[in-house]
Amino acid sequence: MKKTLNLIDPIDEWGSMKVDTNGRLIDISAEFCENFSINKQDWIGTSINDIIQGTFNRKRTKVLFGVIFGYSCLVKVSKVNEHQLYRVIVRQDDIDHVEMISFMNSMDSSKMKKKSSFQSRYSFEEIMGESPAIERIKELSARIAISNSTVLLTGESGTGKELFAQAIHGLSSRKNNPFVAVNCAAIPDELFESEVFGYEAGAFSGAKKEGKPGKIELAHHGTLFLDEISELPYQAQGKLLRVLQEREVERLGGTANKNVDIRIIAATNRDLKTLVQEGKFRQDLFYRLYIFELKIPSLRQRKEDILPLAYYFINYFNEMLGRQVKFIDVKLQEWLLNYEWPGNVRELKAYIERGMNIVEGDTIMMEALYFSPSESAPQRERESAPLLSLEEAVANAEIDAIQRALQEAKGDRTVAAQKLHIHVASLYRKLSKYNLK
Ligand SMILES: Nc1ncnc2c1ncn2[C@@H]1O[C@H](COP(=O)(O)OP(=O)(O)OP(=O)(O)O)[C@@H](O)[C@H]1O
Repeated sequence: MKKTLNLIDPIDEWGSMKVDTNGRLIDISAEFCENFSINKQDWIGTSINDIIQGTFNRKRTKVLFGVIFGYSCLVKVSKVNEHQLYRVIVRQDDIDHVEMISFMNSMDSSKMKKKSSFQSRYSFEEIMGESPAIERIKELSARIAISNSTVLLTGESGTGKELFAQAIHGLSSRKNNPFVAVNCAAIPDELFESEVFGYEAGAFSGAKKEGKPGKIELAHHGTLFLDEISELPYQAQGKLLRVLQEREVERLGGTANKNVDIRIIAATNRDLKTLVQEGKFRQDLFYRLYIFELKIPSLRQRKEDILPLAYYFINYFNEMLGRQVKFIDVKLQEWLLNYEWPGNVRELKAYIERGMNIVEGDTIMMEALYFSPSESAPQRERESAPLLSLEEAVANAEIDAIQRALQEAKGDRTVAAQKLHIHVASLYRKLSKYNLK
């Protein structure tokens, strides 16, 4: 049976290895020995390079994809004092290859934001693109980075707003403190306050005995990135305003306020001004956020970045998948340049990833980007199916469409929402309504 990947907190269930400064194994956990059927004593002193085989560049990453004793694994590397700990977080017999690659990709970039607290991973050098439009935004962002002001990043979904948020944090004086990202669309309304503001012991039934700090407290001395701020529940908007004004936070069920030193970077792909006019977003909060607006241009507004970005992702997946693609076929280049890219850079990356999984040779062609008919959702047998109530029929149609969009988007919910022409928050609601993964 496939395991559900919990991107928020991957579980360390395959065991770990401790490595010294020379890359030699000094300890292996009992779970690791058991799961990989090895005898600890036989392997102590061995080089980690002989244990993990793969093409991934180990120096540059904290998450590796490699083969360990015949199993494809994802391994998380962290520093423990002067040693390094290699934790096997996913093993391929649990999930399929493509899912593993997507998982790896998500650990590596945007979805990493769902981890509670970590340092930023991107600098401006890693934001690809040399079009005047993107260069201008990079310059402005770098200037804003050194101040402590609130920043509002606007732009269509997939344009790189989170990348900019991380780069701004990385250039600020807070860079050695946490960058905590909250996707306001992804947290159900009823959990929002406890997740973001934290709670005290016994605040509600099911609460942890010792209480829990919220994301705001976790971002103390660092940056709090509020992605999809337009989806912030109305009640939470008032509480957030108080945090911004007073720089203090009150946990749910708490009586005392705690001082917090945070910088807020918010992002949205919706027009907040319109939401204010419609009474869906508080005007006072809007003005608190609307201090520096950075508008990230869509990909179709900077077509000169399309091919450099495509090659950048080809190199990325060459390294990850052990491919040696060097060229983009002329027909495909034309198509890439003429496509509208509603999902922007994220969509381009997903297309290239798709192609790189099936490409043969050194040139990626048009065909590699198409879905084969066998992959589309199976057709319902109309005649033999019993007549359903309209409500059931609509639900079935929605489920089919969502599953298909998720399949085409390879599990990326934002891209799937774009394909369905709905907001990602509605997609999350429907996923929860139909109990879909
Ligand atoms: N200029 C860029 N250079 C390299 N990678 C990029 C660039 N822009 C975006 N990406 C990649 O595209 C994907 C989407 O970027 P990101 O999550 O920052 O977009 P976003 O605008 O925050 O999207 P959303 O509004 O849906 O949250 C990520 O995988 C990111 O690494």
